[in-house]
Amino acid sequence: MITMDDIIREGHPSLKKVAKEVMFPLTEEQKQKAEEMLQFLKNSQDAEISEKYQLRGGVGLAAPQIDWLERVIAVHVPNVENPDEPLFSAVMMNPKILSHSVEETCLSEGEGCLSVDREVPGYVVRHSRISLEYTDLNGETQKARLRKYPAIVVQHEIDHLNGIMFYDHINAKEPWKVADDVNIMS
Ligand SMILES: CNC(=O)c1cccc(C)c1Nc1nc(N2CCN(c3ccccc3Cl)CC2)nc(N2CSC[C@H]2C(=O)NC)n1
Ligand code: NI
Repeated sequence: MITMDDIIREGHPSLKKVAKEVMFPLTEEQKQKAEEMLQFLKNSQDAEISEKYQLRGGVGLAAPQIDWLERVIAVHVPNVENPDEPLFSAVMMNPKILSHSVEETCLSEGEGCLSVDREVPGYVVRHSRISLEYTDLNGETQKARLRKYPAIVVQHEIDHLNGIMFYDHINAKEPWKVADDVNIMS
């Protein structure tokens, strides 16, 4: 299983690299690592397991964060009302944003990252809605249209595939200043 020891932190060069396209068919090892990434997120959101293994809570993880430089991300966004039925859950290979809204959004509390062991304050402005294409674990091409939290998480994780950290988007001079048409999400 993936634990915090497997997650590389700021300063590790792999976090700045561009990950390579995944080739199909997947090897057993690639499939297993991708599934472990999703399982890590579920474990990190489980009170008992996260306590037992000291896992930090996350809703997204990108392969470069476990020093695997291929274009794979896992997203598991829980539905607070009903934890058994997640808002959005997927393992994406070669995710590609096909189009996005002009409208932008950001989390009112800023963003965190499992590879960043410090608070970096400030709004991270992202597209409010995205249409994306990716290949799933069975090698099938999938399309998804996302908005709000799931859209933010997927953009954060795709950034990791391109060596971009969330704080690269923060306005250094005025971290909590945004244009008035940006939708601040609480
Ligand atoms: C600096 N202020 C902040 O971080 C911040 C501060 C307050 C609120 C938010 C909303 C903030 N922001 C933020 N909070 C999260 N979580 C909230 C806690 N949660 C979680 C934790 C434990 C169990 C189950 C769960 Cl569900 C896991 C997810 N996650 C992300 N991001 C940015 S996109 C990828 C995603 C990610 O998984 N990061 C590790 N940002
Ligand atoms: Ni991150």
